[in-house]
Amino acid sequence: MRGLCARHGCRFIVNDDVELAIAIEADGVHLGRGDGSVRRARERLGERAIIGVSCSGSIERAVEAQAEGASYVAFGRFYPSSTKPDAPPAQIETLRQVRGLIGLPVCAIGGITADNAAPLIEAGADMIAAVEGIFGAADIRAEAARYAALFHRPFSAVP
Ligand SMILES: Cc1ncc(COP(=O)(O)OP(=O)(O)O)c(N)n1
Ligand SMILES: Cc1ncsc1CCOP(=O)(O)O
Repeated sequence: MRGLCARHGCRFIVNDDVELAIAIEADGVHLGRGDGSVRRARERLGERAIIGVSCSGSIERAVEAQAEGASYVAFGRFYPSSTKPDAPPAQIETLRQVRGLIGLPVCAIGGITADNAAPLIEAGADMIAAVEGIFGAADIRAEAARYAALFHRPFSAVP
């Protein structure tokens, strides 16, 4: 996976496991609650590593993650998710609020498809994470391109 990502100019981020990320020289790690401290991960991985932190719907968690050295924060789930049906819901308004409070890139996750992602991007999501929406598609490459295109079109101004 690491080699494949490198060949395609794609970052490789390991889920949950800081030591695995170090062992395989990944670009970074993504941490949820219970996956260890962000500060400790930064100490172990160094200043260049990408450290993402799941915040569910908690702005406080995002502020804390930024203070501890996170590279990006993730909110969600925004829509019902068949991949993680028990994930607690987050509000789109939270994306708007967090923009004014922290300077880190914000990722949105949970039931997001190329057809329902636009309001999240308009509310401030810099990145979209998706499983079913991409890997459930008949043409995975084409579907991924549809998500990417959402970041390259002008959006209507949202107050
Ligand atoms: C953006 C993003 N969110 C979550 C994950 C990891 O998923 P999971 O380990 O099931 O969830 P958390 O407990 O970390 O919220 C990811 N890789 N990327
Ligand atoms: C890891 C995670 N966290 C909240 S929802 C979710 C699963 C995302 O998968 P899908 O895009 O298929 O809903």
